[in-house]
Amino acid sequence: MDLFSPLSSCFDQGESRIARLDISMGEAPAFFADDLQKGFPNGLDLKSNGCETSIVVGNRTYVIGGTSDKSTLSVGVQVYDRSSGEWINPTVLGTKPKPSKGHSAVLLNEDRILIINKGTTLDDCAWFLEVDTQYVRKQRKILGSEVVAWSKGVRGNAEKPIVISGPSGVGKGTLISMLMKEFPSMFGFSVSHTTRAPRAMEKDGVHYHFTERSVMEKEIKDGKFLEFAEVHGNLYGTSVEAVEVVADEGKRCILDIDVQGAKSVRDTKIEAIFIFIKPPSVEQLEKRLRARKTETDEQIEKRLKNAKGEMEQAEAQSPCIFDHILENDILDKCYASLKKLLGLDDESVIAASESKISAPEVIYLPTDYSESKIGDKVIIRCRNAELEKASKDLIVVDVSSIKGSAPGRTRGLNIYTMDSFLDGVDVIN
Ligand SMILES: Nc1nc2c(ncn2[C@@H]2O[C@H](COP(=O)(O)OP(=O)(O)O)[C@@H](O)[C@H]2O)c(=O)[nH]1
Ligand SMILES: Nc1ncnc2c1ncn2[C@@H]1O[C@H](COP(=O)(O)OP(=O)(O)O)[C@@H](O)[C@H]1O
Repeated sequence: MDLFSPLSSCFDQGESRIARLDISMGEAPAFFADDLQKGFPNGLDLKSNGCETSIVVGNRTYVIGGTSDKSTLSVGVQVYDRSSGEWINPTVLGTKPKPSKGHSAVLLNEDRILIINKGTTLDDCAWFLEVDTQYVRKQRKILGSEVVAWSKGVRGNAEKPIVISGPSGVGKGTLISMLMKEFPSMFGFSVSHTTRAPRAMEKDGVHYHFTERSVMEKEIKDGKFLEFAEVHGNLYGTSVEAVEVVADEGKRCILDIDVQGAKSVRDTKIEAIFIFIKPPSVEQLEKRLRARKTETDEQIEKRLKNAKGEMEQAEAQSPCIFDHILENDILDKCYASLKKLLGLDDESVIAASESKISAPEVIYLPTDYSESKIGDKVIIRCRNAELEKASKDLIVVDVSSIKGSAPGRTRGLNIYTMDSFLDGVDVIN
């Protein structure tokens, strides 16, 4: 079921009351038409009738949570451009939030809107609709259309993703397997898409999503990929979903991608650790590739030829793609170095376990509340019925330390409860 689809019935009621607008680029949610012309007077630029929420960003109004398109009941993010007087149906990237009992919206920094979903757990209540972040601007250029992107807010400081690159046969897969075996609850592998044929032991959906070129090219066009590249004659790419699946499991994402892909990810300004694995020599690389027995002689030649270029690019100072270059000579030594730079050597693990912070408390966001934005904090004040149940009547969503953006999750969200009486908080509504 789509986001907010239960709310579309509210829309139908509105439709009978007010004449619908017919607009060339997209159809306006009918009961908003008059309001949009008048503007939104409250301090949050916020107006919600319980069915949809609209919010003004510059000369645009974003209407979130419903659609006038009854045939699809698809999620509504519609944009009203005040300067042209036109409605736009933007391309919506990223995974949308699940349907909830309503929502409200708060504008942050002109580039993203915080959407708070009512009645959900605090772990699922905060989503960001990005309207002008760097990623959105880039996708707008690539897709040649209006773009918005969803990114779920993740509480606490999940660790940065790890990008691992290196020539074919250098040992990337081996090192990643060792890491995931030793720390199964810590790391998750971003399963790439590829047009190459599966090897004997490879499983679809585990090692790769094996796909047809035409299908993948269409999905790339639709903006479903964080990055993609032609490598050794096949198409490879990381879907936005592949990265989000890992973040949703609360794990640190590992990407095994080529140097072009690493450069693309670097260009998106996603915060990640970029590691290049290099062989002790080209002769050793060839030996490993031949011993693996997964490629034909011709494919091995191609991979060795490409290895030279990859190593040159990785070691070039400008642009400097990688934060670390590790030589995989003796496997165990290289693995120990990898763990050390990820803070996973014995000393760091003991230190981390000693200073372990307790897990965040499980709280539900009420359905009846009012919210205010004070600096980097959104204060949610529970209304009467909820107050009787809750010992603490305020929920604070602190966005001061958020990191990252779409594609993928926005980390560093701090959500906690407070008692307004004990803490003497004066909440402005
Ligand atoms: N850009 C990009 N490269 C990828 C992706 N997945 C795998 N690769 C790279 O594609 C290359 C070939 O991978 P593969 O066919 O599995 O062969 P292998 O490296 O010899 O094991 C490697 O350099 C991988 O790092 C991806 O999603 N994006
Ligand atoms: N340090 C090493 N010394 C010798 N062989 C290695 C080493 N690291 C990996 N290998 C072997 O080399 C082959 C290629 O490794 P693999 O992990 O598949 O490389 P990649 O994923 O980079 O293509 C495998 O057969 C693996 O067992």
